[in-house]
Amino acid sequence: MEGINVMSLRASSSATAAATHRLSFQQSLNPIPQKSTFFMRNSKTHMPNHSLLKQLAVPSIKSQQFDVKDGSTTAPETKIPEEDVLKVKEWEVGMFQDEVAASQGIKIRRRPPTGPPQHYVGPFEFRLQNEGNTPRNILEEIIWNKDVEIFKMKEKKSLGMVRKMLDNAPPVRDFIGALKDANLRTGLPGLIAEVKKASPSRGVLREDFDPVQIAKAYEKGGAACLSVLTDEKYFQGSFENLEAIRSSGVQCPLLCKEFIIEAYQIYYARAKGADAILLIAAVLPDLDIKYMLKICKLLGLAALVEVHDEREMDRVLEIEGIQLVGINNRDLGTFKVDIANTKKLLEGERGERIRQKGITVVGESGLFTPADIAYVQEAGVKAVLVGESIVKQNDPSLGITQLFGKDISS
Ligand SMILES: O=C(O)c1ccccc1NCC(=O)[C@H](O)[C@H](O)COP(=O)(O)O
Repeated sequence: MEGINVMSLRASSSATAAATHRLSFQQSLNPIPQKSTFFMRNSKTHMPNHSLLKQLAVPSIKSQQFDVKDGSTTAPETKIPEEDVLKVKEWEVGMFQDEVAASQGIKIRRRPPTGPPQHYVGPFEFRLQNEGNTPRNILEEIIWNKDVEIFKMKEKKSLGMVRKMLDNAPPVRDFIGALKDANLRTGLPGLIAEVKKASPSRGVLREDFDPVQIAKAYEKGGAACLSVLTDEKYFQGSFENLEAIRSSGVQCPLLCKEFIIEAYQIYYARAKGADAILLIAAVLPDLDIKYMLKICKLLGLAALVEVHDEREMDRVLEIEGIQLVGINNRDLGTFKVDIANTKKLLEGERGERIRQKGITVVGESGLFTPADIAYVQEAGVKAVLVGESIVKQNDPSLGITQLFGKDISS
């Protein structure tokens, strides 16, 4: 068996991760047994070789600390068989990320969807659907798919290429400033109007979906900012929609509504004309949020940091530099929407800290009537993010007037 150098693999870890994906993601979704030496058991013990995995993982993790020059490391070389290197990667990515996340109460697992092997036939192991490789909820499913999607995006355009695209990106617009201005002008929460064709909870919201036409109608109706879904698989959105709206003459600052798990996506969003991005606390550990906030600052982007519950809000309030926090009223496990969630998270000491820090709070999801808007405004929000109730209207501009109970366009 030809050996592979672990140190050089560290320098191109996404390639290894992708190889792992290709081998095991498909197998995990497909209950048909696969013949593969990748899952061969230790021939003496007839057990999966976990101790070997752990031994091998140590130098691999340590190698992250060595200098990387021009894509190659200067660390001493260790030859490890190819099949073991892939196993190490699977173990390392899965265990490390999920343990850090779990310690912060994050239930979304970021590991590639492989799960433990279940069945042994002769010398082979093969994967059937099990707790480890089945997403626990829709958000987890979206994130697992996003991982694969990002790998494919990078195959087409490297980070270096995307960073070059930034030279031609349109100038950044002030997303938070636009929300504050609208709030001062109307005395109502500034509106982030969502350009969304479909969603996992509601299916297709609008068959005759023309993103630019809808964006123009939102702007005419008084939206301060727009949120553009770019996820294709679950929301039927696209980066083309974002780009088209940006170059259509619409002046509202744009939020790229994407499930961000890698810095690459932030650069990509900016290159396609985004002025703000979404960071979901249910998915991202604190260190990732801090790191991504730095990238946003570098690129001049606003970050909408989204929380669903008290624990996520408390985590976010410990992070310096957050200016915009979204409270999502949709439970992504059950899809149940309850706007009382916004009130609950803004009550008491938390609300006080948010005010002291000067954070602008956005109420998200399930807002349909002037009474809903009044309710979340009373709770303390200065902005709202609204999709379904306005995108479904024949005239989305009129939809905004109906939502607020008055014309907010001037
Ligand atoms: O809406 C969903 O089904 C959904 C599922 C999984 C992750 C996110 C999801 N929604 C994203 C949103 O947060 C909403 O699009 C946004 O808050 C607007 O909500 P609404 O006004 O209720 O359309």
